[in-house]
Amino acid sequence: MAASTAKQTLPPRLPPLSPVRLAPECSLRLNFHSPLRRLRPFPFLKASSLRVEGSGNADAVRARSMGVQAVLDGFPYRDAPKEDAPSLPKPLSSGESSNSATDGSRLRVAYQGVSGAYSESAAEKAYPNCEAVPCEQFDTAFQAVERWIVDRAVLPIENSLGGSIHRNYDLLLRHRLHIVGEVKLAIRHCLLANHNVKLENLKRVLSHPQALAQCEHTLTKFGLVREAADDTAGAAQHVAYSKLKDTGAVASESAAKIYNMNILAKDIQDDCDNVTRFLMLAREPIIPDRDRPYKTSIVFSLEEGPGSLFKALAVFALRQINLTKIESRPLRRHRIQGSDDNDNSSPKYFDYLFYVDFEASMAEEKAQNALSHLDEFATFLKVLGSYPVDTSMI
Ligand SMILES: O=C(O)C(=O)C[C@]1(C(=O)O)C=C[C@@H](O)C=C1
Repeated sequence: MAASTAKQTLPPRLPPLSPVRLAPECSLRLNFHSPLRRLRPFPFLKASSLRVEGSGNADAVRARSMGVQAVLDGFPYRDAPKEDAPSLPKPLSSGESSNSATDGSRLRVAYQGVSGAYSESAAEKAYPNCEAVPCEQFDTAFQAVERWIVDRAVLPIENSLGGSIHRNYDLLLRHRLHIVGEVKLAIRHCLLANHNVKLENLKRVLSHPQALAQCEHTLTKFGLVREAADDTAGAAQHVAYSKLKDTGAVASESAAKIYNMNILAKDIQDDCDNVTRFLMLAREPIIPDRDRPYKTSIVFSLEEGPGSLFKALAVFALRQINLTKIESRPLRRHRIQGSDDNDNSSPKYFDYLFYVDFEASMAEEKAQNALSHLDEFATFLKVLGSYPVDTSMI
């Protein structure tokens, strides 16, 4: 395919979405799925035209008695489907990874990047036969699901060489989507260039920072200056469309085909075992089955003190629950003053959120007990989702 043809046929990316102002005729939806109410505290809810506030089942009932049809985790939604307006949304069953939306149409799945990005392949692996919808930013993909523009989002969360994708950890907490699955994808990078451009002509290489990090040794060996792009395929597209002669791109073999580029080197990642784990996100959680292994992702914060993290992790160890991932992120908020007004101790700037994945589902008693235990002393605790483990790469 010629680059100019590819330019015309590629789907447009969703640009960043502006905030929703709730119109009086809009439906609102309350999502009160919570096995343990304190684990998933519902935030203060405000909708300018309806003045609804909600924090639990009683508020859901009150909101409905006020004529509110639906509120999705405290977020006002435009374009909520009319047919399910009278009833509260049902959690998805664990068979939710079916390839069609509830009305039988193809599932629309948001990913960040342009056609040929690894995220597009991950979306297609997670939901075969889906319509993959490109988004400019991770944030847009979250919002597209929240606003019913698409049915799901598939976003990278960690890579076996480059580590965690911190932005998506932060967005998981800022948005109100549920993790309903994970998908692992083998990442095999190529060095792409325009036709008739040789390796010795290249001075620079463009790609996603994660991809550049995964090819650190090879790119150093080639003596190329790295430049960050939004995604790997976007880098290839830029090099192709701008007809650059001194710049290459690190991207997939499929990006080379789509943008009609030459592959100068294959498998340039620093280790042949290069795997990225993606999360599948939906508006509603799934009900876990007992037929296959599940994982649960949670996020919590703790009072500072000796052994506080040790104590938190012990709730899992005591119940023989295996942890598969732990990540800490700064808790972004105003600095925390001492609780006592007369407290002259210095203010705290470094508070953390801990993201933990463990091998059990919220349907299992041991997981419920572990989280009830953690909830006794955690200053914040939220379940992000229980979902089947992707065993495809074991
Ligand atoms: O740039 C892409 O193609 C992406 O899909 C993004 C992304 C990432 O964010 O980690 C996905 C997989 C690879 O690890 C490199 C880049």
